[in-house]
Amino acid sequence: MTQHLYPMMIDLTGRRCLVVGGGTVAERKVASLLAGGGDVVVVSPSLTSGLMDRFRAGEIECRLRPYRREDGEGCFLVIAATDKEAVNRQVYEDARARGQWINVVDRPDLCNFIVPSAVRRGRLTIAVSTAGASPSLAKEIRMRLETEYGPEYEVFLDLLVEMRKRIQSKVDDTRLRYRLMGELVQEEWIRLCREDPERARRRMEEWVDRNILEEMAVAADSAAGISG
Ligand SMILES: C[C@@]1(CC(=O)O)c2cc3[nH]c(cc4nc(cc5[nH]c(cc(n2)[C@H]1CCC(=O)O)[C@@](C)(CC(=O)O)[C@@H]5CCC(=O)O)C(CC(=O)O)=C4CCC(=O)O)c(CCC(=O)O)c3CC(=O)O
Ligand SMILES: NC(=O)C1=CN([C@@H]2O[C@H](COP(=O)(O)OP(=O)(O)OC[C@H]3O[C@@H](n4cnc5c(N)ncnc54)[C@H](O)[C@@H]3O)[C@@H](O)[C@H]2O)C=CC1
Repeated sequence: MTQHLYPMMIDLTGRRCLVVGGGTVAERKVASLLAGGGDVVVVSPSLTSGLMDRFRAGEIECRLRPYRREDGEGCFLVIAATDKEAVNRQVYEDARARGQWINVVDRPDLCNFIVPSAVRRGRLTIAVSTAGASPSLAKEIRMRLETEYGPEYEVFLDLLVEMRKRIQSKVDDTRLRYRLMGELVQEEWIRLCREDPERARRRMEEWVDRNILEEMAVAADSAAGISG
């Protein structure tokens, strides 16, 4: 695995994603594909109970048999997650021939993408990769980040989206818009989101409106100064 990997955030909505194998590793990959919005198809003669639950709940499509070449047709990406080297190799060859994104879970050298360890808090994703050097370290760092970045970040980001719309609709001046958006990113607000989300929304709205008014007053004063 090379060290110069390019981090991308991909929207898998409406994209067919094939996972070959139904073991614990496949189950983990399925979870992250679903979180990314993918339409997941699993091909495997056996499934973990977690995958079986997802199948019964209609979250994934399953073919309860060994892999066949045609399983990959029309897929955006393919993950080979069986415990059989020859099967994984065949899945790789087929995906390469179709020009698909391919991840072979026991062969980093056969992957054209790898899956990072990720903390997800609503719109916030913090992804960690060691370029395959130590998935255990990636996981360890992910768990440390999870304690530091709690559920309040989802609340905070949702509020920032609202405030950003509010500022964009009320302020024409780009510099003022950038300043307000930047100043909203404060530890104080994040703490308030953790303690009292509704209060955080009210106080943020007040803060934004007050700052816009103050800025307009300053602008009016200086305009009067120039003309007078
Ligand atoms: C290259 C990569 C390809 C890919 O799978 O995309 C890959 C490859 C391999 N992993 C192996 C082993 C383990 N993998 C994990 C866990 C995770 N592995 C994940 C990703 C990746 N694993 C990609 C690189 C990511 C990076 O950039 O670092 C994570 C982050 C994401 C996910 O899987 O969704 C997820 C943590 C999720 C989380 O909890 O946060 C654990 C720990 C555990 O299971 O608890 C172990 C055992 C301990 C150890 O080895 O560290 C072996 C094994 C073989 C062997 O020796 O037999 C190979 C093959 C090889 O290296 O040859
Ligand atoms: N990349 C990663 O994150 C990690 C990779 N690994 C490697 O991943 C591989 C899989 O590990 P586990 O999920 O723990 O194995 P597992 O033994 O739990 O699952 C293997 C699955 O492959 C299926 N399978 C076997 N032949 C098949 C075929 N012809 N077509 C379709 N499915 C078939 C089995 O039915 C089973 O569901 C192992 O080679 C392991 O070394 C292990 C840990 C982490």
